[in-house]
Amino acid sequence: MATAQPNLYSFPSTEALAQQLRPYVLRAQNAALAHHDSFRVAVSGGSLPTVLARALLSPSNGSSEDTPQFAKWHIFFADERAVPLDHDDSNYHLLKEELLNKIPAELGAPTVHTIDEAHINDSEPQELADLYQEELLRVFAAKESVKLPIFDLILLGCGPDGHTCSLFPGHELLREKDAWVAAISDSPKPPPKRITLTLPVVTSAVQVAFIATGDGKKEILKSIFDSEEGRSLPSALVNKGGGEKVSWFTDDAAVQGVAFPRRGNL
Ligand SMILES: O=C1O[C@H](COP(=O)(O)O)[C@@H](O)[C@H](O)[C@H]1O
Repeated sequence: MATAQPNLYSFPSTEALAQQLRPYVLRAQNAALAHHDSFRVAVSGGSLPTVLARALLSPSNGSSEDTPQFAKWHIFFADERAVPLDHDDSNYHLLKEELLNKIPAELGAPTVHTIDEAHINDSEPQELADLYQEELLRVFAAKESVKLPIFDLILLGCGPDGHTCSLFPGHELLREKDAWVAAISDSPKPPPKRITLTLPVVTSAVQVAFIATGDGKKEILKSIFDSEEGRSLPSALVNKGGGEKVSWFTDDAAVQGVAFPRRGNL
C-alpha cells in the first residue's frame, strides 16, 4: 500500500488546466512507447472527455514529444454504462463526440476497446464485465500471464459524492480484490447497470490522474483531502492506494477552501 501523498495541482481556468494536462499525458505516452511501443490508457466519462479533447487537440509545437501518436493508443473505459454505444449515456459515445471524431487523420486512429453491445440488455451486467475483462486480458496478457493489467495511465473523474469509475461510496465493490472488471446493477447515479475497473487495477496503473473542475466539486474535495470521514470515499481510496502516482488536475473553483497543499507547476 502506497504511503506517499498524491499531487494536487490547481489552475486558474479549465483552459490553463488543459494546457498542463497535455504534456502530462504526452509524457506518459512517450514513456510507454519507449517501454513497450504502445500506450494503454483508460478514460472516464462525465466531464473528462471534454477537457481531455481540449488538451490533446490543441496544436502541437511540432516536436515528436509534443505529438499524440494515436495509432499506438489502446483506449479502454475506466467505467461504462450498459447502454447502446450510440446512446447519450454511453461513455464511449461521449468520447467519440468530444475527441475521437475530431482527431486529425495525420495523427492516426487509436484502437478503442468498447463493451460488447450484444449483452447490454442482459438482466445482470456480469457477462458484460467478464467479456470486458477478457478484452483486457487479450491486450495485457498476450504473451504471459499477468496478475493485474498495468495501465500506463488512467484518467478519472470524481463525482460530487466522491465516486470514481463506477465505484460508489460504501458499495461492496470497493472491497473487490480479484476481478479486474466488476459489474454493478444498483448504481445510485443512473443508469443503474454498469461495469467498472476495480480499485486494485486503478491503483496499479503507472500513473493516475483525476480531473475535477468547478465549484460543484469543492465540498467533496475538502472531504477527500482534509477530513477523516472522507478517507473511505472511493476517490480517497485511489489516493491511498496510488500515493504519489496520483495527480489531481483541478481548477481554483474546485479546490476553494481545501487546505491540502498544492504542488507548484508540473
Ligand atoms: O457516472 C460517472 O461519473 C463520473 C464523474 O463524472 P463528472 O461529470 O462528475 O466528472 C465519471 O468519472 C464516470 O466515468 C461516469 O460514469
